[in-house]
Amino acid sequence: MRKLIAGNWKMNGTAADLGELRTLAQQHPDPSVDIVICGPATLLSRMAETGLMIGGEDCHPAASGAHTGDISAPMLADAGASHVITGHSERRSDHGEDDALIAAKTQAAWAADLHVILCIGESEAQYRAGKTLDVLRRQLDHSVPDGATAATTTIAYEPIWAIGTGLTPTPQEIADVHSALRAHLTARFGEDGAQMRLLYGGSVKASNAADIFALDHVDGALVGGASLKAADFSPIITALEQAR
Ligand SMILES: O=C[C@H](O)COP(=O)(O)O
Repeated sequence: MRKLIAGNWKMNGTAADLGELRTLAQQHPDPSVDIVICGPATLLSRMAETGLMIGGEDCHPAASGAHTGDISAPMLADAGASHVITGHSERRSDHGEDDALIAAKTQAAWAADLHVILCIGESEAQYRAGKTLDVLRRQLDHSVPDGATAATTTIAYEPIWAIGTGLTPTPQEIADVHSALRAHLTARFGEDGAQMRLLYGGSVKASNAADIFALDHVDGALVGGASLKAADFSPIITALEQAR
């Protein structure tokens, strides 16, 4: 699998920001890694016009129906998306999403031929209590549906306490977690688990990207704040392209 770098614009971006994507597309016309920008539903079809791969930030588990304000996976695909994030910690906390719902959303995304970037991560309290791996294994077991393959699914490890804070785990901690995730996925999914891409997310920026991308079982990143401006995101993409 090619490495993957995904930006997550979260609840940011209007038409005035599309120039950042046009710049990014010009800066990386023939990337050696997969570049995906996950953006607000209001912008997706216009984001897709840049030629970059585009993703939704969430989807409903149903394909259509009476769910005011929600967006389905087929709608994302119709807008030009090839990817979607499920299970982001902000969805889990802001909207009370549990692992069963995330698994249902993931299956809905697969049914619409979207590649899923499924997020897991521990809270600061769980980290401090030494529960990180217990939490992550439980999230993997209950939010990743049976039948996940490397072609349909990417896992993003995002420690909640590292998101938007400027804090990150140490490189050794990231390496240990990713190694444990790889072992757990391989035990369940065999070769697909061994090949499934594992992204790190949480305060990734140009100054720490190369160190993170040098770690075993880190196949890319999910980037929030630093994905909003081409000047910030481009060097992170380049760091992934240059990683061994
Ligand atoms: O989805 C992205 C993550 O929540 C990371 O956000 P951040 O790079 O702003 O810390």
